[in-house]
Amino acid sequence: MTPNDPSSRPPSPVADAGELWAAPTAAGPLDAVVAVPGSKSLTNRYLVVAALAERPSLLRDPLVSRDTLLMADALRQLGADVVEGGHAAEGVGPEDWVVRPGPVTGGSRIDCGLAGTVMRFLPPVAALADSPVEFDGDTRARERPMGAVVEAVRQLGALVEDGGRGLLPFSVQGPAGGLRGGTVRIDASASSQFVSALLLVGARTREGLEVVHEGPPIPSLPHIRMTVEVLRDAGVLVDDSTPGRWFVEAGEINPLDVQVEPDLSNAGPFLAAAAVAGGRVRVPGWPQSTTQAGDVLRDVLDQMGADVTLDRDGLLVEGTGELYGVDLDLHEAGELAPVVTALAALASSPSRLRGIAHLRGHETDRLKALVTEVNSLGGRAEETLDGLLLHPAPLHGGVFRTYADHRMATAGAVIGLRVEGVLVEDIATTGKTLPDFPGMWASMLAGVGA
Ligand SMILES: O=C(O)C1=C[C@@H](OP(=O)(O)O)[C@@H](O)[C@H](O)C1
Ligand SMILES: C=C(OP(=O)(O)O)C(=O)O
Repeated sequence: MTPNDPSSRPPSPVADAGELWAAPTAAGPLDAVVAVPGSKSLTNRYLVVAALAERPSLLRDPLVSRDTLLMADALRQLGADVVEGGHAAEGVGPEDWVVRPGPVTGGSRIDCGLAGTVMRFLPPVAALADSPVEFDGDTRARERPMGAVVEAVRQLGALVEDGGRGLLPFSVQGPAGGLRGGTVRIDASASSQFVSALLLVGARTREGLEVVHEGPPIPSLPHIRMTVEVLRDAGVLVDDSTPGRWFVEAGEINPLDVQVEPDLSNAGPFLAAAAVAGGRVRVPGWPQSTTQAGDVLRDVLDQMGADVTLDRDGLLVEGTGELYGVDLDLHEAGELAPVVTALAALASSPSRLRGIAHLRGHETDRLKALVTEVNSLGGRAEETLDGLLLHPAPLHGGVFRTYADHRMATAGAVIGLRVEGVLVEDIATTGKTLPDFPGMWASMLAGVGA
């Protein structure tokens, strides 16, 4: 049992009132435009690729949140220079980041926080350095699956000291003379990030890198497609024509000049709000085509009863407050499970979410946490082998615990729109991927947009 293990929930839902955020109920139908900050997954991929590129890159409107600031700090430790905003050079806006690559250096300690992208993407980068790099993170980070990354980095010739646990904390010492490359075989069934991590460094090996997945199906495949697309944007040649096998050619990485798309998964709670409260919420800048898994929200919200329109002005969701249950396989978009669960808990018919066993290794054991918290408000949720079942039930107020999980916190806020007296614990945990969730939520409810 650990501090953020849902099974450690005390029997009585009493917490320090100072830690609780009274989730506002919606007084009526919404009418808001919500500008959602940049994608976490794109920002952190662009940062890594830019740090390994030949010349400086420009990231326009990156996400500025705990996960991306940790990534920027870590890359600085590894020898790159990341200049956040306020850069006077021509064509660089105050919100933009400039990344100047440098030789990858070691001798540092990387704080991964609870960011999967930092803890998985950077050990292969550290293996390019000439001296050891130590990795550690939050308490829960020490429980998140890391074995495939550790094994892969060893297959690349690096020395990893992990006390035989295959978990954080550990140190990585790359082989003298850099990475040769070759073939790495891993089981990526616990996280797509294991594959992305290796692809990101492939071009910097001498012979190119073949990654072969051996094991049960990989979750979150759109995130691997995103990695491949970002690499191609930087001129890297990637062969992904065979399922479960990727080959990245060795070669120079071109600098990037990219506009970061809004984070579509982070848009989820705001769009869900229109479905719960009725009215309309628009998210400007929704891409017409994207590799972000969050794009699936359009279909999910439509199935749950909302009207969804994608046009040049962005994505518009219009709801009536009537919500229908769904039977969904979220294997490719597990990030959405918390917000979909919140909607399903408020729906008039049962829901089944499948294909998301890997969520047990996310920020917390999300399946256990969602069942525990929905049921603590009177809901009827149960865990299955690979997902959740939710049955309609009248909900009541109470403490909604979040276990250091940003998406638990936003799920609690969605339920609170309709259920009086929901107190969300540690709302600040949303800062992992959203800089000001409470402010954005209040603006949305005021109808003026964020
Ligand atoms: O590569 C990425 O940016 C991500 C991949 C996915 O991880 P898993 O494959 O571990 O689900 C996703 O859930 C996570 O939020 C972000
Ligand atoms: C699983 C998630 O994050 P991470 O990048 O830390 O894996 C998430 O944001 O839902």
